[in-house]
Amino acid sequence: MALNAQPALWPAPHASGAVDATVHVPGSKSVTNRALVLAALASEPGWVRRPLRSRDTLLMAAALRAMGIEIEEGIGPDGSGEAWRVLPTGLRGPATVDVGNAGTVMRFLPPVAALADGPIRFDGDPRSYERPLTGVIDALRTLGARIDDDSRGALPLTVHGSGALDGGPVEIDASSSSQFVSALLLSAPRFNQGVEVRHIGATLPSLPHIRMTVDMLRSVGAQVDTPESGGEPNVWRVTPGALLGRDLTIEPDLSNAQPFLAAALVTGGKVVVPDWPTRTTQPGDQLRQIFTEMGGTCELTDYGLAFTGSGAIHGIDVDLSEVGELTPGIAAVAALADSPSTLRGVAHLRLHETDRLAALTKEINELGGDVTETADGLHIRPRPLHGGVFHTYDDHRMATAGAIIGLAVKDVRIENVATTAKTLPDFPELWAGMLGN
Ligand SMILES: O=C(O)C1=C[C@@H](OP(=O)(O)O)[C@@H](O)[C@H](O)C1
Ligand SMILES: C=C(OP(=O)(O)O)C(=O)O
Repeated sequence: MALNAQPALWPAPHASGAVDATVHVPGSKSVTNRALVLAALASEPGWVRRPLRSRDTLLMAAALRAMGIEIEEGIGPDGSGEAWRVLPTGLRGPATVDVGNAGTVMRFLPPVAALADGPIRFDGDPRSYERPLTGVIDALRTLGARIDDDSRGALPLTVHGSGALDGGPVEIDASSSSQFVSALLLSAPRFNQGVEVRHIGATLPSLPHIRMTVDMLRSVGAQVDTPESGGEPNVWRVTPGALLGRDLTIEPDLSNAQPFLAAALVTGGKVVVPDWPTRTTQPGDQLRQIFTEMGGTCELTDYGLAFTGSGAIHGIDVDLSEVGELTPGIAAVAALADSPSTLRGVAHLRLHETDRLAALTKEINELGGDVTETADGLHIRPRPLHGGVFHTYDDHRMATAGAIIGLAVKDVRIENVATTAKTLPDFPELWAGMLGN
């Protein structure tokens, strides 16, 4: 087998005892892809240090390169690890962008393409055709862009960039994805009039990810008014202006830390994640509270996060609307708990990499579980589970959820564990290392 190749059915390691490990978790997908977009839109070169190198981030880098941006991959001048130097130039077409199944690429880049000179064609995996994009497409048209999308409001599509975009006020319904809001805000400093985005939908998921966008925009010199900074509810304003080239170090991906923390919880062991930030907008930081409620304890120091399981796993009743991407891992732990769980506020997960609510229900139940879908989440009643094949539906977080269950249940085999390459290519090796294998 080639280096890093994994068998079609990966035998999820069963834990023979309590884990005790330090796991260096690679960089955040969400922060890396925002950093790349902002560096590409800046008026001077910048550095992205310790970037995540995974399918989603390499697709983002390739797309920006296709539009004329230079990204030099190498080691930082101080020898502190991998660092990418981003040299912004005039954005131009014609170009083709492969979005894969990356929400950040398919949503964040059409506004960038509207600023390019020439047509930019967007295409991706079959699932990308089904993921919602209308919020971005309709908004860009309102703001002055020309887009051909065969009237489907989805991929594939072509943005006919004219080198500039008017910008201004726009209403969108971002109830199916916070990434619509983030997408418009990220490019807005380069719109002639900036932007005023007004969300008019009933709900808005993943608010920490919007805060991450605002925080990172401000860190490169953008002026952003938000509901939290005294503005109107559900309204974000970005003033036009040049963006600075910065030297940014990417935090570890706290959502990808989830399976490792879960391992401590499930086995009654201890996992240390170095460099866990003491202040962050990453939604994964909420794991400290959620997994504590489910039976663990954590200690956050300057070195990182130490998370310890007690041996007991408790069910939880929780609204996950802010942290939807944590749902598969929480569902996996909940299936092994000593009491039922209700996970709420995550109807939009039906439109993620796969329909995550259906996939989790089916796969956990096929191992003997008792999970039912609700209108906006899952009811999970723990049952004794048995081995079997855990299908992943090309969803990285399904694969890591299956691995969590496999720690406690013998003979779980994960179909296509290689799909973890979307955000965590070394998952099988990191998992084996954590278990001392
Ligand atoms: O902006 C981002 O980086 C993300 C926002 C969220 O998307 P949704 O709001 O579509 O859930 C999250 O689930 C996704 O993994 C990453
Ligand atoms: C929903 C996710 O990804 P995407 O950025 O493709 O939306 C995720 O990583 O859980």
